[in-house]
Amino acid sequence: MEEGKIYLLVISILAFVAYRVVQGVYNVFLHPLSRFPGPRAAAATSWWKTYVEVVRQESMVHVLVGLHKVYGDIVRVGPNELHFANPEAYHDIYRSELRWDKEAKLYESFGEDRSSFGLLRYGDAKQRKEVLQPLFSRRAILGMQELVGEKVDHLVQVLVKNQAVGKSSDMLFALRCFTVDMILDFCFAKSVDAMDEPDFAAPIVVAMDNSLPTFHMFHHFPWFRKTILSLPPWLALKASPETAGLTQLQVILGKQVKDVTTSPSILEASPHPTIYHRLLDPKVRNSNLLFEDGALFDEALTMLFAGGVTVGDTSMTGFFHILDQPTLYSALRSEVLKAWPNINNPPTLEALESLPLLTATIKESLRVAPGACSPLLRIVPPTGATINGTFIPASTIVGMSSFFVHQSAAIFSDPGTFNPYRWISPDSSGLEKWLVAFSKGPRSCLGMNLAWCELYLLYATLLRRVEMRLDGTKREDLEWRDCFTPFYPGRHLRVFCEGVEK
Ligand code: HEM
Repeated sequence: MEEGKIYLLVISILAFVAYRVVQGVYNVFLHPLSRFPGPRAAAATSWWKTYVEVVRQESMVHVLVGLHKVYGDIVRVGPNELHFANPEAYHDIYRSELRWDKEAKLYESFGEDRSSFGLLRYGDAKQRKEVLQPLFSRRAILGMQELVGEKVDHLVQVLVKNQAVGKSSDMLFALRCFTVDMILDFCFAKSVDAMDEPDFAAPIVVAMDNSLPTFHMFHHFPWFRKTILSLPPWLALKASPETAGLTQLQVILGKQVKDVTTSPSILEASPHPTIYHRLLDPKVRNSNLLFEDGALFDEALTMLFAGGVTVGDTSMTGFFHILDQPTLYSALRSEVLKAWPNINNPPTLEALESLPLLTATIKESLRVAPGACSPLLRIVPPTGATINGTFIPASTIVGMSSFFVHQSAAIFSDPGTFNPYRWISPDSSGLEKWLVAFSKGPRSCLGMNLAWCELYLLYATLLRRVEMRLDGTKREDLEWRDCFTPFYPGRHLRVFCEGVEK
């Protein structure tokens, strides 16, 4: 290289470094958020988060717990970002009358920009959710009980088959296989029969699990995400083996979408309405400008993660704690047996909903399971906002992880203990407000009714039709890392499942 060019290059690099230093100094001392406490490095640059999540591979929710202990209820976790710890703040951010946008960098990392979950603006998401809402209404879900029941029965058959050859079952993957089969049926009236794969290691479930830690790379390096997602699968697999999970998922799901869009007659044969009936309805498509190419795929991917991982993880957490407490397990089995005396005649969802201990146990599972554990980031509107009694300037990125509400000792005494009875004790009124697993406000969970239905039928059936015993799983095995939803790097929950005859 010529001397002049080298000189120019050095000057450019120095100018860039100087610019970054000046920007960092501005961020720390002069930025509108400079009065909020937090680590200096986080105030100076957004690379602090990248360092924590990508280089150190730490779990941000757990890091936030430590930071709030040091800095108090409001912590500055980025040049323009605040995290809150006081449970009251949750309702200040996720209130139903607020119309705040989702934060672009976080939500674009999922590669689901054109889905009900990924659309950033309230108005766009509302339009999409209105299309899908009829399928998720309480009435629609009551009509889906039979389908959910069939899937749960199938799960029981496989669990018992494993036991017949002396094997325990991997319940994390078993329950995710159940929800994946359920969601794909609900979307496409078609199943990949994940539950029938040996050891529940269905390619789609393994791919989803492998793709969870990839989330941080996609979040912090958008150019990397764009490159990988634009490559043909064979090249993406070669170029980035660590994101192979997501590439495989794209292929599997892409095939499902292609099958149903090229042969919509698949849907005609469906015994129940599906998400694709709604999305492919010409009336809906013609009146809805948001249906660009790719929206169908994005929506399917959303349903798979939003509906598959969450229900699976919640029930896995719940069953670990139930089996870890023999007295609770036996009380639950007695309650379900009373409501379900004839094994061949299962009760309806409505009947199960009236069982106090079962209901309390599902609530406690939703509280204790990490769920969508990351702070759900929102942008403060131009008027600014008051959160936790403090004025927050316009355009600030704000968020709060549900973990801080669910683990608050001021609300839930002894929060680290799985105790369903807290939901039915005389002083439990008022606790409901603090169950925020499905979030609150206009961007709260679309699939909540379906999730409750799946959880009721799953819990009741496993309690009634199976006798379960832990295969050596310890509490430490359930340690998780915040990858928006939890990633479980340890040994999965394993359970022996003996079939009950009558
Ligand atoms: C225990 C199970 C579930 C939990 C804990 C859960 C939790 C959540 C949470 C916290 C959000 C808000 C995310 C955000 O603000 O970015 C959300 C949104 C969403 N959930 Fe769920 N969910 C569950 C089950 C389901 C199911 C079964 C489906 C559908 C198949 C579903 C579909 C959605 C969709 C489409 C959104 C996006 C809504 C929006 O952005 O406006 N979820 N869920």
